Amino acid sequence: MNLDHLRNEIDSLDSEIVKLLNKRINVVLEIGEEKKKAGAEVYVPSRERAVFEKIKALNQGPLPDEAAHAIYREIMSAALALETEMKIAYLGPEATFTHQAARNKFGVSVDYISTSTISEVFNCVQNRTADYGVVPVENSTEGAVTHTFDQFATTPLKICAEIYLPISLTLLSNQPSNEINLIFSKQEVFGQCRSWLTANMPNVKLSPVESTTKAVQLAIETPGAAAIASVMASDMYNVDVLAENIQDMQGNTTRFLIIGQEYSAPTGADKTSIVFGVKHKVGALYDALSVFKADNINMTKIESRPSRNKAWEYYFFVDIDGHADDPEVARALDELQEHCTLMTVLGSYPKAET
Ligand SMILES: C=C(O[C@@H]1C=C(C(=O)O)C=C[C@H]1O)C(=O)O
Repeated sequence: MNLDHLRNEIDSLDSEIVKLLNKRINVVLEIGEEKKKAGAEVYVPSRERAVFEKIKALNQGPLPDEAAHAIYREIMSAALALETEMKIAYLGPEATFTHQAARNKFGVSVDYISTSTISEVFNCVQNRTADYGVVPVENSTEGAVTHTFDQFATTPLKICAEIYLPISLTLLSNQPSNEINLIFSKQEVFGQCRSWLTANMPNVKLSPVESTTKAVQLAIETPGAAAIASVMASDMYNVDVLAENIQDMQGNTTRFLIIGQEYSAPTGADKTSIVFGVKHKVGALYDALSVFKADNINMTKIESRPSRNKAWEYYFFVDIDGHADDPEVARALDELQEHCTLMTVLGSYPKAET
């Protein structure tokens, strides 16, 4: 029978694939040994990026590129977990969008540590309870996550990668829509689906809680309640989806940063994040920023935060295109230093797709 023949073919392909996967893992483990001898980091975001790009170029279909990416994410995750007890701290609890971002970056095989605050993520990495940390830094609708910026003003840790995660909001409950009279979620999340709620759930009470995961837990135990959270929370807590994609702005995206002990190596498409302070005098910020124009460097972001040292003194957080080791960036940063009371390179890392 033709079906049997085709299934035999699949069996023999699978046997090749599994052999090749293990062969690949053995090479990764050898590389890991070399790195340990040299005292180098096991996880290398710049090399991972090159692997993903190579796979995309090799893939002739019909396998979609997203599927090839997801498969390779897990292949690399499994190898990393075998190489070392890789631990990733993230702003939890489980099933938050930060958890989702962390899993997109590191896969399911590594160990995760859920924390309840952003500063705890930084502490875990600093005291080496975790190898890397994942924190939210900015949402396209809501703006900066100020707690994260404030941590960067003083941390010795480095940004070694970034992730953009489309935020799709989901209404979850095990009770039918017409029985819902109370919705739990984070305050910011209500802000992101205000119009949908007004149109579809006009008489429902909104109750803000500290995380979308907490919202799901409360929705499960409260009669007549639902939660707005991620689809991942629906799987993890076994709650039904009542409505999907209820955010008012399609394209609602959050940017997350991976923090670790070291910068990433240059890839040719990098971003550098810095923090600096300037003297309180006319034109100080203008003079500082003019170094980027002079060296033809594109600035992609600026954020100011109170310094927390002195009233009305500010720190400026700036992202620029390029790597701190690129000659023109290095030159601009040297020049910038001369205009600043303080200047720290927070990290150079592969630029992620938005
Ligand atoms: C194998 C390496 O180490 C890790 C594993 C990778 C992989 O599985 O391809 C890629 C980068 C690193 O995170 C390497 O640096 O080449």
